[in-house]
Amino acid sequence: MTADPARAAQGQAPVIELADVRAGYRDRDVLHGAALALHAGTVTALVGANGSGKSTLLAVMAGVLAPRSGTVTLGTPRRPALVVQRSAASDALPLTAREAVAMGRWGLLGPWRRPTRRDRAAVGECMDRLGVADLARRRLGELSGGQRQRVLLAQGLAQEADLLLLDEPSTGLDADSRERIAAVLDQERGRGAAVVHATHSRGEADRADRVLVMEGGRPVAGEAPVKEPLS
Ligand SMILES: Nc1ncnc2c1ncn2[C@@H]1O[C@H](COP(=O)(O)OP(=O)(O)OP(=O)(O)O)[C@@H](O)[C@H]1O
Repeated sequence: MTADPARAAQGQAPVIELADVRAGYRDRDVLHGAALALHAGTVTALVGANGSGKSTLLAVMAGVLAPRSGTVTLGTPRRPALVVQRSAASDALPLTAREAVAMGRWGLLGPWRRPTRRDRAAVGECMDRLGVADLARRRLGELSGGQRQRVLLAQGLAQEADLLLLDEPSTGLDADSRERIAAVLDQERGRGAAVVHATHSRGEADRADRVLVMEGGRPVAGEAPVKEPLS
């Protein structure tokens, strides 16, 4: 079990806990007895080789891939927000960037399902935070890969989830965008979210509170992060 001992000692219930999870695709398991506990106000970097199961673990945490055995316990009534790596499906959606971000609010809309002023303000704010406000009226399919990725991240932020799951959010982005995303992760931690991001970057892993490495189908505690600014 890779629980955070400091938080556990404070008696804080985890935002999510996995115990002995087995999951995979068709006749093949990818996760073999995966266990973890994540707490509010923390950033966890998930690292590991290509194909080691990072995206699969995120999918199980998000509830989009059912475990074959074991348990996933959410400590919050809010659905987790999952931002996947850029997909062909999202590229083909006939939406503007603003409409795509506004979709992030759907789970929070009241009984009339109509966005309020607060919903509209939140959408604008999330677009500002990812530096995509000027793309609001552009069609998603017309955007560059990096622009689209930031729009989908803004959609994830708009959900105001207690658990934010990001699959390689910075991959393929320029230095300014990567720095912007690092700042967003810090802000999300600051508002009390549990954030997990899969990454292949040592610098990004070093900025996290905790590093989990996928090994043998399980997340195991990684090297203690070095608290230094990115060079
Ligand atoms: N939809 C799917 N159907 C069948 N097999 C899949 C599917 N998605 C992933 N896999 C397989 O599951 C294994 C784990 O893949 P996963 O995408 O979780 O790895 P990852 O650590 O996220 O890799 P990367 O660093 O390349 O993104 C791989 O062997 C992959 O081929």
